[in-house]
Amino acid sequence: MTHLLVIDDEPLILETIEMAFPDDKVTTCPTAQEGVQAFLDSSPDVVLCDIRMPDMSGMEVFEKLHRIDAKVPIILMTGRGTAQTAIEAMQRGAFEYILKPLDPDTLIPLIEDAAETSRMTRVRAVVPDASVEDSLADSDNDLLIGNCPAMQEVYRSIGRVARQNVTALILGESGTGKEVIARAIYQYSERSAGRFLAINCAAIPENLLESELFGHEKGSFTGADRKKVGKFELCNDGTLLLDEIGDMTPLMQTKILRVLQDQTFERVGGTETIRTNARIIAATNRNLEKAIEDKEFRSDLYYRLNVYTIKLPPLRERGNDIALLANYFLKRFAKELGKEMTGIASEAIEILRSYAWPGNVRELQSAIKHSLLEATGPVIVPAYLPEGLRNHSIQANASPTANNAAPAGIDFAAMTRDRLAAGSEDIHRELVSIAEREIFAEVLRATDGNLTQAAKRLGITRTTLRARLESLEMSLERSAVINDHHNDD
Ligand SMILES: Nc1ncnc2c1ncn2[C@@H]1O[C@H](COP(=O)(O)OP(=O)(O)OP(=O)(O)O)[C@@H](O)[C@H]1O
Repeated sequence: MTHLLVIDDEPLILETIEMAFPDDKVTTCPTAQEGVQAFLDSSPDVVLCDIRMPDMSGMEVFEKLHRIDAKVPIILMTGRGTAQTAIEAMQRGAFEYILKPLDPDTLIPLIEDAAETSRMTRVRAVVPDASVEDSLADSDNDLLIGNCPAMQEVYRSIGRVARQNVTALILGESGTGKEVIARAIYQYSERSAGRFLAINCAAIPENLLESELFGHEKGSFTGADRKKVGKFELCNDGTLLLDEIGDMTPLMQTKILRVLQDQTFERVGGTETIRTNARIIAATNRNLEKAIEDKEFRSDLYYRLNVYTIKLPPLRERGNDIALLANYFLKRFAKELGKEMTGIASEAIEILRSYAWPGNVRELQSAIKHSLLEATGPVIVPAYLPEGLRNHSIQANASPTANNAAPAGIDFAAMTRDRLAAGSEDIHRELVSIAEREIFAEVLRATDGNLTQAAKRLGITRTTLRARLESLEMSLERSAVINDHHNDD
């Protein structure tokens, strides 16, 4: 639930907004004075403020609120005549402006975007230093759970990179926690009092993305009925997360490269060169080296982004962290839903541990939520887990028969259904890579990690095997590497 503070002297506007957000908390104030007081008293997530108020100018209200807490996104409501003031306010840190009369189709996504930005900026992503129970009890933070060596390395990397003002690249499959790690980098950095904005580069068509990032001048294209300040300009001195950067078009890649090289850009349709010193954090679930080979990603952009890279391991490679995360989500959701839960049965944990988690931590999170809603008792037992997970377990435990070759440890049909239900649009890559991982791991185990032998048994060349292992980011066991080197000698 978002807490929205609306400051406007027009009762109709206050009512309209209250009605547009029935599921959220909306505080309304008819004067600027009351608005400032409510801001101090109730720390809202997002503020909507009229630019023309009888007791104080909108710009004054904005500056007061911004001085009190610069992290709360402030959206100014303006008529056409006062749009220029709103643009100036944006250059000083306002989140956006919206023209009156308010159009719900513009207002609702804008508030959702602002609420998400508010959450990302204000909710800290922290590694708990006390027990999870203690940390959960007294904080609104997002805890980073996981002790496996790969995650410990991730925490060390956050510590190392946060305070250096360099670009960071976060790699990891979908749902491994890239956004939450980006937030941690921002929050531990010297820019933590400044802005943090995020944009999903895959979710928006190229021309809109260009406007979102660089802004545009009024009249620069059909529909550009007003000037827009882009995220690079808004994030001057702040931090900008470019999510799914691997899916950017060649034109956008070229434009981003220029910003990284000389910190300048022009608004779409503009001639003025604008400087930005936004710190860029980029994230992607794509294998960028492979994308470069396939001529889909610029190598010069990759080298610019790759100054400091953090690799997030897939959940299936985090061992006991799966149980830690499952228990953490159980406690968190139980607290949220006011449900008394004591734990997860060891049989259910076994199922969670043997599943391949193509949707990673996000999928685990929804599996636990599902189980909690299904549960009629205080302990999560296998019957409460989602069907896909249970099927997988049945398959894994079924005994092989003579005619029926040993069933795979993973039930691909169930997993495909799960991914369909989860709305994934990357099912082929997700599932084929899981199959490949299993196959390679088994064959490498059987051949003591000897790449030449493994390639022979797989019926592929050693070069292909090596390339596939690299592209799957499968770490070769130490013995495998040693064997491999022996072979190369
Ligand atoms: N180590 C962790 N501890 C606790 N929660 C986590 C952890 N990693 C991820 N999460 C949670 O899992 C969910 C998915 O994480 P996030 O959105 O950061 O993944 P992502 O890699 O950015 O996903 P995508 O590639 O789909 O954008 C979030 O709710 C996040 O808070």
